[in-house]
Amino acid sequence: MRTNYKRILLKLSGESLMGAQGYGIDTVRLNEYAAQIKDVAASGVQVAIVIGGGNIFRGLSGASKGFDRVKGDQMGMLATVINSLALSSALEASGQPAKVFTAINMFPIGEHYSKWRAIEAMKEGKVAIISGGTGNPFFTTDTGSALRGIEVEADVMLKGTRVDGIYTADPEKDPTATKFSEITYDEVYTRGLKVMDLTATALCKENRLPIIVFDMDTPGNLKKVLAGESIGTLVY
Ligand SMILES: Nc1ncnc2c1ncn2[C@@H]1O[C@H](COP(=O)(O)OP(=O)(O)OP(=O)(O)O)[C@@H](O)[C@H]1O
Ligand SMILES: O=c1ccn([C@@H]2O[C@H](COP(=O)(O)O)[C@@H](O)[C@H]2O)c(=O)[nH]1
Repeated sequence: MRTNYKRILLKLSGESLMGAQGYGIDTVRLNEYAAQIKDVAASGVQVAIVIGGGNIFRGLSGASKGFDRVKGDQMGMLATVINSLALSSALEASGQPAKVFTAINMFPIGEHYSKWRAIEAMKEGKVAIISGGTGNPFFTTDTGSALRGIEVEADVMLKGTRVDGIYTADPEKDPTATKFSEITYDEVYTRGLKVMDLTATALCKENRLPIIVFDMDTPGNLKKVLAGESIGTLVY
């Protein structure tokens, strides 16, 4: 595969991991993601991954049910660690080495995250799965992805999700919404588009990290994005 990207930060949706089950981790979806990731890693692209936790717990929805928000967010961050362990297990089982890093020290579940150790792992041919979001409450894994993508000096942040790009409105709610093939960071903000949180978009803008939003649930799409096919939406 020919690609202009040497190192990528792939953000995976926790919610997509539950597949058709409605909760938790669907092993069919998990193994399908692992196969796509192994395929691009085998072509020499260095891969760092951040996974969401929406298939297990979100602090905001916990708070709406009476949980303390900070404890709820900590539960959400732990959910991302669970998803990361599951993905590393699927990757290793497929023959692709992977290493889990945690934003908060919880050795031996993972290695305490450091930029240099994550880069070292990728240079050794391992997929670096960076879990626990930013390690702080009141953030999301989109912001965690932007942060880690900038830290590990990725060429691009790929938001692999269940929609095939950014639309004029949420395509899951508005069937008349139309898709952008590209859009500026500022336009995402001024149009109030909710595909990812504004802190993440602002961080990417300030640090000139391009974002591509694409449908990760269709097998082969990760490879297509890396090959330069415009199947998603580029934010620049
Ligand atoms: N303008 C928009 N264009 C595209 N998608 C949008 C838009 N507004 C809202 N969305 C929604 O954003 C969602 C992004 O999904 P995704 O599951 O990646 O979010 P997430 O909150 O990061 O997930 P998780 O927390 O589970 O990782 C899509 O499911 C889509 O319905
Ligand atoms: O930096 C972070 C990242 C995440 N959280 C909490 O985890 C859940 C799950 O993450 P998603 O991005 O929603 O998938 C999130 O709702 C927060 O509660 C966090 O506190 N800090």
